Amino acid sequence: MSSPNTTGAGRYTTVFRDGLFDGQVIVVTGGGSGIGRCTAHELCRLGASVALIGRRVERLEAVRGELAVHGGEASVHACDIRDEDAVRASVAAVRAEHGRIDGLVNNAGGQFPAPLEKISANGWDAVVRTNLTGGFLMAREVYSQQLHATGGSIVNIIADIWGGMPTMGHSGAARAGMLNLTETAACEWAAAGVRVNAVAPGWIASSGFDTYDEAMQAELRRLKDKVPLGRYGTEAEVSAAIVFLLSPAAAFISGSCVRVDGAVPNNRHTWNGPVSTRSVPFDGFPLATMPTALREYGSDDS
Ligand SMILES: CCCCC/C=C/C(=O)SCCNC(=O)CCNC(=O)[C@H](O)C(C)(C)COP(=O)(O)OP(=O)(O)OC[C@H]1O[C@@H](n2cnc3c(N)ncnc32)[C@H](O)[C@@H]1OP(=O)(O)O
Ligand SMILES: NC(=O)C1=CN([C@@H]2O[C@H](COP(=O)(O)OP(=O)(O)OC[C@H]3O[C@@H](n4cnc5c(N)ncnc54)[C@H](OP(=O)(O)O)[C@@H]3O)[C@@H](O)[C@H]2O)C=CC1
Repeated sequence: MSSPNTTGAGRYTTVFRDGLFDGQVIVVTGGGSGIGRCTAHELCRLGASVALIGRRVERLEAVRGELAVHGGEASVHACDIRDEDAVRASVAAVRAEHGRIDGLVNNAGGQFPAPLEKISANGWDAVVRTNLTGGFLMAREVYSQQLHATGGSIVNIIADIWGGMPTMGHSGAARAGMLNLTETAACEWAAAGVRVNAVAPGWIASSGFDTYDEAMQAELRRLKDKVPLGRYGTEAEVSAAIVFLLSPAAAFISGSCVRVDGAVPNNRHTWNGPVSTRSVPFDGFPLATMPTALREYGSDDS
């Protein structure tokens, strides 16, 4: 990394050196908003062409327009990453349009807040397919159609899954699965010169926050004060971690996860979720039963 690179009025400000991704083609899922959009801007600023994938084509087109203002080249591919045929076709379209793929940012994702007992099987599937199956399909297709032959790098965006995630159990489970998938793919695909890593954002002030209702927004305001670094993260701070992992600076890093969370998992008592933390009435301390239990196992009364 060099000193902050701010040349060019209105262009993306990056700490990485000019031309770091010259000639490369990087696929960014969820590239029409938030962290994905920011990452697309930074990669284009560094010389890459990007392929933007998401469901809503108008958002992807808007980002393509922004990038073009500063000479960035992007293609747009409307695709629900849960749809296997659509993923296969989109990856093929990227190769047809750009001629190659060098990297994948598996960023598309999301969920709805709900306690476990209120999640239907269909709701569970919708979230798990969005945050685990879709990421798998994208990685498999990018690997099978391109990276197995040329090498490259994959970065999977997960979340702060180090602990329970009340009201986001479906997403937490899916993203924990994505971390393990990252570790497995890093082993299986290393021989092909493919590195696979994860980035785990904590609470990042992005367009993703806009999808939550007022109760959740209130909870987010409360949580901010409990982040050891004292604030939300920014989209750019997540993008920088993604770019680092894609870059040659991370040539010996695979199967790892970079947390971008202001140290929240080190302060885990902060997360209670927007649920009651009131103690359930309780009329005895379990130690009182221990001697009986120990006798049952034959350890103290022989
Ligand atoms: C580890 C936790 C991470 C913590 C921090 C994370 C922050 C962020 O992720 S910020 C980014 C947030 N952005 C989003 O979440 C936007 C993307 N979300 C979505 O697109 C959707 O919420 C979806 C993918 C989860 C569902 O999309 P879709 O397949 O279109 O869903 P359907 O409307 O078809 O419904 C399917 C199924 O799910 C049930 N459902 C949907 N919303 C809710 C809800 N609010 N509460 C309860 N259930 C819900 C819906 O009812 C359907 O089930 P059935 O009714 O049984 O058919
Ligand atoms: N912001 C935060 O605090 C955190 C975010 N994350 C994760 O980081 C990633 C980016 O989030 P952020 O930028 O904040 O939120 P956004 O909601 O802005 O971004 C999510 C993107 O994913 C796309 N997407 C969602 N579902 C699908 C799908 N089935 N197929 C294709 N594209 C899809 C959306 O586009 P479209 O709807 O048009 O398809 C959207 O562009 C997400 O995975 C998010 O869950 C994780 C932890 C914290």
